[in-house]
Amino acid sequence: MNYKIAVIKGDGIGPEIVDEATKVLDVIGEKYGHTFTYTNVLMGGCAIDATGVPLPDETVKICKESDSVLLGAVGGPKWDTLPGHLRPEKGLLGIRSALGLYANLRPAVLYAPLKDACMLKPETVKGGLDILIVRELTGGIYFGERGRRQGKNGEEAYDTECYSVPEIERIARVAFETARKRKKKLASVDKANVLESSRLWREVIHRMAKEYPDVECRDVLVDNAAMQLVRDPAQFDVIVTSNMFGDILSDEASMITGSIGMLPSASLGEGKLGLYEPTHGSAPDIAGQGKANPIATIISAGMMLRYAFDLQAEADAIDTAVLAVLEKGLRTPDIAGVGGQKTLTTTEMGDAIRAELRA
Ligand SMILES: NC(=O)c1ccc[n+]([C@@H]2O[C@H](COP(=O)([O-])OP(=O)(O)OC[C@H]3O[C@@H](n4cnc5c(N)ncnc54)[C@H](O)[C@@H]3O)[C@@H](O)[C@H]2O)c1
Ligand SMILES: CC(C)[C@H](C(=O)O)[C@@H](O)C(=O)O
Ligand SMILES: [Mg+2]
Repeated sequence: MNYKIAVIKGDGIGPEIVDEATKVLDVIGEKYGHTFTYTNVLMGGCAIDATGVPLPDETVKICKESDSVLLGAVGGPKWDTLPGHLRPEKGLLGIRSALGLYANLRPAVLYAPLKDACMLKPETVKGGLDILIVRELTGGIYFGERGRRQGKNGEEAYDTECYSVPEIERIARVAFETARKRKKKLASVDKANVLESSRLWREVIHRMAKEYPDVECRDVLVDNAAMQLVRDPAQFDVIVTSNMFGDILSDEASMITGSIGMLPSASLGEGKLGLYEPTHGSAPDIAGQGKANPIATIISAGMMLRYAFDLQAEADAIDTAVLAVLEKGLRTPDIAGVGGQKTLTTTEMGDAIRAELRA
């Protein structure tokens, strides 16, 4: 079968890590008899440089005509002083919104061989860790009313957090359904002691919990959740939360896995079309040096096979190959831990994973 994939390499380390992921997909294609056809499209800083805007219409059109979208990362210091509506990040928010991708699944899994790279004490993670953050992705403060105005103390700026009942219901449904297929444990993270939008969030979650009596659902305030994630992360299975809280908690959760370079994500909507991207950014500090860990992007491509194309054996093969490489002690610098062991470059790590797949 032929699958059409729109590829957004983006900025910084984006092109380096995406190339490793598409080469992994090609090996899967050879091995299992599929063809993956890639169409490179522009978004982010590279799109601004080439076209003047962070998300050209052509990019949205090609993404919509594709079976799936693979993204590296966008942004960098070169574009940091542009006005908000022209920043690379605006392109990312725009594509998520244009494709209706309201559910962002961010799994934080601690691979057993990486226990040493995890920042937590060994006894805290001795049973392993497998958390799924379900982040609302097209609402909240990221998309609320914003602006600047003259206040009584001169210039002021504001951003607004706003959630409607249907927006909360649809992300809650994804979370409850996902929890049902896992350990049936859901933590809904909010700030209902302060924010009205969180109080509505909580009301909707409680109402929907009645439809899922088999799922144990509890509320956790976001400040406590941030603390509990490092104190005792194993208490969590599925976490559902708003756009901004999910952004912050997923970066925090990544350190449990050893590095942000290990955390994949899938952004999904009502249809089959989704966007698959690592959780991390364009890492300008290491761009072009062969130091980036491509694993988050490679596992994101695996999530694409699983969710978009229903290719379960092929997705399992990627997960198994990544685990095998880690078991052999192969490491990019971010997961090397202390001790000065020899590390692999971005391409060498991709090569090692592809060699496992071919073995
Ligand atoms: N999805 C995205 O496109 C996305 C996500 C987050 C940040 N950003 C953008 O990326 C730019 C840089 O942001 P930042 O520095 O705050 O976050 P970042 O995630 O890019 O980097 C944070 C730190 O993690 C390291 N890191 C990130 N990915 C890595 C990888 N694969 N392998 C090894 N190390 C890795 C970086 O070297 C850096 O030290 C900003 O412009 C930001 O807006 C984009
Ligand atoms: C770059 C930025 C817009 C983005 C977000 O906040 O959603 C990133 O941090 C992420 O986690 O995907
Ligand atoms: Mg983020």
